[in-house]
Amino acid sequence: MTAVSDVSRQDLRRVAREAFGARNIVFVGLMGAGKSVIGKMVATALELPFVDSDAEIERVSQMTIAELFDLYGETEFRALEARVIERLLKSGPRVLSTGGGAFINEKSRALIKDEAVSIWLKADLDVLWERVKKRDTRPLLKTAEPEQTLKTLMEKRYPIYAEADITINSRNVRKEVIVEETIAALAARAGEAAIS
Ligand SMILES: Nc1ncnc2c1ncn2[C@@H]1O[C@H](COP(=O)(O)OP(=O)(O)O)[C@@H](O)[C@H]1O
Ligand SMILES: O=C(O)C1=C[C@@H](OP(=O)(O)O)[C@@H](O)[C@H](O)C1
Ligand SMILES: [Mg+2]
Repeated sequence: MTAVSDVSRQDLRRVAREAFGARNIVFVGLMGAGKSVIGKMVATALELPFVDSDAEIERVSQMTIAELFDLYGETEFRALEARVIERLLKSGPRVLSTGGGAFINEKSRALIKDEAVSIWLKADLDVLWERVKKRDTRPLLKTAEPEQTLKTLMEKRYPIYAEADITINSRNVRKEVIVEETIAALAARAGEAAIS
């Protein structure tokens, strides 16, 4: 037997896919918010292609993000990141998870606004810190006080991430819950667009 909630979940997916499947869906937000993981799960649920810009940068450069920062510095990394994001947006549609700094770049932000519906995965500092402290792959956090660094980035960047079309509260609940909330928010936005 099919439960009612399964039917409505399928309906929400259909509405979201029909409204946004022909447009890029872009995840933005700070390190640890869940962009890479949740973006991939949303793409799978909506049966849309997925790419993570950091993974694409690593693929084309044949280097890790940490190696790129070490060898060329942040400025060069940002230039490469902006080029990769432009190419991915223009060759979409797809679900694109960006690295945390991508939406801060003015040109990439303008492109994302033009070419995509953007979703900010917003999380509190303690949630982010618990997640990112487990891995040492993020060069910006190789500082004497990484939690403070994350807090400083949060203060600088949150007003900018707030320009995204949709905000989802990323917290310590099952990832599937965040995925369903994201799809429901996309479907709701599709409904708003249909009315206005
Ligand atoms: N809702 C969640 N519950 C538990 N862990 C999560 C959740 N969302 C993300 N994570 C974990 O947090 C870590 C960072 O996620 P990731 O997708 O790499 O974030 P980002 O790409 O935004 O930096 C990963 O280990 C991921 O599995
Ligand atoms: O916030 C940032 O400036 C960065 C975030 C990272 O991606 P995630 O947000 O996926 O960790 C990665 O692009 C790089 O280390 C820089
Ligand atoms: Mg990521």
